Amino acid sequence: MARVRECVDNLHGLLTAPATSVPDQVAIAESSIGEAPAVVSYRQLVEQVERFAVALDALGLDVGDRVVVESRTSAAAIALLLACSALGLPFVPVTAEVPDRRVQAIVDAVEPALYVRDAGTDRTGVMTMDGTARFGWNEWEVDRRPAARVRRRREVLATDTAYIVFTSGTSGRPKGVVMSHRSVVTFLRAVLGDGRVLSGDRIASTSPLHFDFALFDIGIALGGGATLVPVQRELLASPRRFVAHLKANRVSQVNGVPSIWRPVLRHNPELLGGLTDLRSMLFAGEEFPLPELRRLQSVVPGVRVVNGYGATESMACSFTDVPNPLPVDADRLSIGALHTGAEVMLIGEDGTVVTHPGVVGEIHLRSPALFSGYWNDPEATAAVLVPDPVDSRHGQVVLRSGDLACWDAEGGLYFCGRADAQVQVRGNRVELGEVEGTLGNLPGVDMAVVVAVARPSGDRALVAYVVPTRPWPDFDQAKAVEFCARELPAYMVPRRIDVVSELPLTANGKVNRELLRRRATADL
Ligand SMILES: Nc1ncnc2c1ncn2[C@@H]1O[C@H](COS(=O)(=O)NC(=O)C[C@H](N)c2ccccc2)[C@@H](O)[C@H]1O
Repeated sequence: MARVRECVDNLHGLLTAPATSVPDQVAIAESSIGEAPAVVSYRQLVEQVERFAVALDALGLDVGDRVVVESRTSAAAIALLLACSALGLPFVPVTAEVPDRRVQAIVDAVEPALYVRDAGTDRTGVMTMDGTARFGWNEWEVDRRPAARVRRRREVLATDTAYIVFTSGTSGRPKGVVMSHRSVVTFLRAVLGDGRVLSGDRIASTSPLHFDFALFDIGIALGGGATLVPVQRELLASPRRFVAHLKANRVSQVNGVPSIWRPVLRHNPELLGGLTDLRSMLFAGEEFPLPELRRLQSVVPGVRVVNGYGATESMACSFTDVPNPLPVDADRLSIGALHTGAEVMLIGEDGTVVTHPGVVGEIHLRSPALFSGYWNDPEATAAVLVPDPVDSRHGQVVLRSGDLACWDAEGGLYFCGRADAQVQVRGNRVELGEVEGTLGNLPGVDMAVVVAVARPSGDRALVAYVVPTRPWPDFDQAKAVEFCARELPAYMVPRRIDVVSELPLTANGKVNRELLRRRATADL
């Protein structure tokens, strides 16, 4: 049976194109800690992709059969993902940081034809019903062949699924975001077309492979003929090694969630001044606490800071330059610079388009890069891929983001929290972000997180956790509560305010609000 033909608009085609024009350019510079960087050129990458494609093809899988790939971000993993794309096999990335229970839920949901593990990982707690294999650079070992199947498809089309990334569904059950080749290629082409990546760039990727931020980094680096520099998680915890890694690889751009900067800003901010090749940093995933961002800008004054906003359901949608330095009186960052080819509308509770500055509405994204839907969950899909609120008759759907925002008079767009982060306290609507903003203004506070805890009475109590700029042994909780009482209506004043040296993070590096909610429930 001949191998399937890969059509245009395939992720594999986009990310290996530089091998034609700059074959000897370094595509990926990976180095295990302390060793010299092992570099892989675009030519070498394409050769490895081809070896994996031949090995995968020999297993007789059909277009659409899922392949779960468990690995850290590495040249071998990227080659395997691209080989999957060339054969129309949707990849489902997981990493060692994802607990067995969750990997099992993902495996049970997608029923992969093949589960491939990085030779370095070892996971015994997950049962898979079909093929299993191990891989590395120039390594391929099939432990159990996938069951034989009929191959029906002849071509991989743009509408076929490129990958499925599982995000933590608020309902607790993980939801599989299904992205087609057409959506992810359209998006990456748009971002690359906006000139965000230069071919000489060396882009550090700090997100785990199960998070689409990592796929974004891979996409813009390889799609842009630049060099990807994966940064493993254990490096992020050690400021000296993190900065040394960036310096040794002459990194020009660092991509990551805000929390990647916390340890170095806390312990060794002066080290960042030595990064003479650093030109820009892009953060995404959640708001960057402004006191921290100001400190970051002060230690790397000439570096461009970009606020990347968006959801896995469209990979992302806006990349807004942060004013450098941030004006003293600025208390929010715009997310309003949409990439070319996308547009947002704010929709009010009455379903009409909100355009008036300062009026909050829910972000609805109009874009050709929207996801196909949640894996095997038409109900959850219908809730977010909704008819165009302006005119549903032409059948276009838009992405209902679940994010609240407002415009300013100059076209700036400002995040105003998650729609589901609004809580009722004693019958009053409270926007948790507003309480966090007020606490963030308390001198000496670096960042604040406020959670709502259900009380036996049925009401809710607000509990705040603040991270001080420096250790604050004599923190006076009563004074902090008084500060809030002067700024906020009584029902918005937290019942408790605890100082913590750091906040718990999710596997994607975002603040783990769910865990804080559980801790607050126990504390109250
Ligand atoms: N810059 C922000 N300010 C404020 N809230 C934010 C922001 N970026 C996300 N978010 C929040 O995170 C949600 C999306 O979460 S997510 O689906 O896990 N995706 C991400 O976090 C990363 C996203 N796919 C991405 C990948 C690569 C580049 C840019 C963006 C958004 O709906 C927002 O609520």
